Amino acid sequence: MGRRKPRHRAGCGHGSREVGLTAEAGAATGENKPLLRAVSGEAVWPPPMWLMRQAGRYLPEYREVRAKAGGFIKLCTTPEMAAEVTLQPIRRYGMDGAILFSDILMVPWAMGQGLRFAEGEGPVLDPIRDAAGVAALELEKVRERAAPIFETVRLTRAALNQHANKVSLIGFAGSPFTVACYMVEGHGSKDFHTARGMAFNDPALFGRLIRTLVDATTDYLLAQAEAGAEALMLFDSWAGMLPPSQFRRWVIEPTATIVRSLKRLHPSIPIIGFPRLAGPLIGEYAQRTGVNTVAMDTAMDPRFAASAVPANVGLQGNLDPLALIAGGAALEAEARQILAAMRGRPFVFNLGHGIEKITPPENVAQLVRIVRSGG
Ligand SMILES: Cc1c2[nH]c(c1CCC(=O)O)Cc1[nH]c(c(CCC(=O)O)c1C)Cc1[nH]c(c(CCC(=O)O)c1C)Cc1[nH]c(c(C)c1CCC(=O)O)C2
Repeated sequence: MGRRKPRHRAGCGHGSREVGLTAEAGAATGENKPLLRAVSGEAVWPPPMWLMRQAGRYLPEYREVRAKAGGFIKLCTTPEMAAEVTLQPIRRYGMDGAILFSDILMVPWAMGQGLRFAEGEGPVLDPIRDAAGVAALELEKVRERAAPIFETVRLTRAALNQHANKVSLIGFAGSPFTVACYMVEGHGSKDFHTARGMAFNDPALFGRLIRTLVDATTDYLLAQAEAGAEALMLFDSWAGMLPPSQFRRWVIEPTATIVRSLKRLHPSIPIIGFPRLAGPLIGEYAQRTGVNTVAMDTAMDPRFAASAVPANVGLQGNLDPLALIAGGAALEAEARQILAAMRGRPFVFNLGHGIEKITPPENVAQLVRIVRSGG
């Protein structure tokens, strides 16, 4: 892997450490895994694929495990169950990537912030609004509290290694800005007024929260890499709400810091960044953060992304989850347009946002057939 990546000189040549290769991983160097090759900057065709939220409520087998777990956090922190649901879409569809089953809000949870997932309401956190709230975050507890999540990574990687050894395990975290939005607001929101207000009213305090998250996220992702994650993804779902000056300060800079630290210790691990709704700033994000692949949201024109993002940086995305719900000819037309725009580039087929609960599972099978045909 390291030899294929001219962009990150530190990772070139011999001596670059391969990540997460335990003794039982054996021959699994990643050299032949289509997804790892594509996210590292190689054009692979037909493109490898996986879907954001591919383990989820649209699958009856997920709902069954979810009901047994008795709560979403319980499911995320019970390694056998979390590994099982991570593997479900691999068994059913033969995806090229398995994404760790967890949530971006497990980092604030691991730092001691109160979190619950209320049925039908989404996440609810005890909001952090002042210096005392930020100071109370227990950065040093993250590894210990998140230990079951790293165990899920270990179990999942071991299970994947027993199969054809073609499926890549993707670890992930939320990016500092998006996670801070939830930590300050205390719940989901259309505009995150309180969080974005804090960034303007008290940038010193917001900056302290962001720095805490940079440290926690780096450590949390390193632990996933050590446990066997082969690629890492940073979700910045709310990045697109920011004006350019704020986007540079709270999205690009913290992401660049995390990427730099990860690359120092694991030069060859590919990193995917998802700056949702970044629009015209996608090129600057690609160049300045150092990520290996940029994930495109549904609003991004793949042809624009192809022109704005350097050719050695991969792209991922960006089918509208609603097209997947529709299925049939509408799905086929949308998927083929994306494939046509991306041919010849390092590319991973995915959605532009998470799969919806009402998606018919057979439409996912139809999409797999379309992508495997190469368009
Ligand atoms: C903002 C955000 C969150 N979580 C995540 C994001 C970033 C991507 C995005 O913008 O969607 C990321 C996430 N959430 C989940 C994953 C697992 C891996 C995957 O399959 O992609 C990942 C990568 C599981 C989940 N995270 C959640 C579920 C649903 C929980 C359940 O089964 O009850 C799943 C499968 C819950 C969650 N978690 C979050 C919200 C707002 C919600 C409620 C919305 C909902 O219920 O769909 C926070």
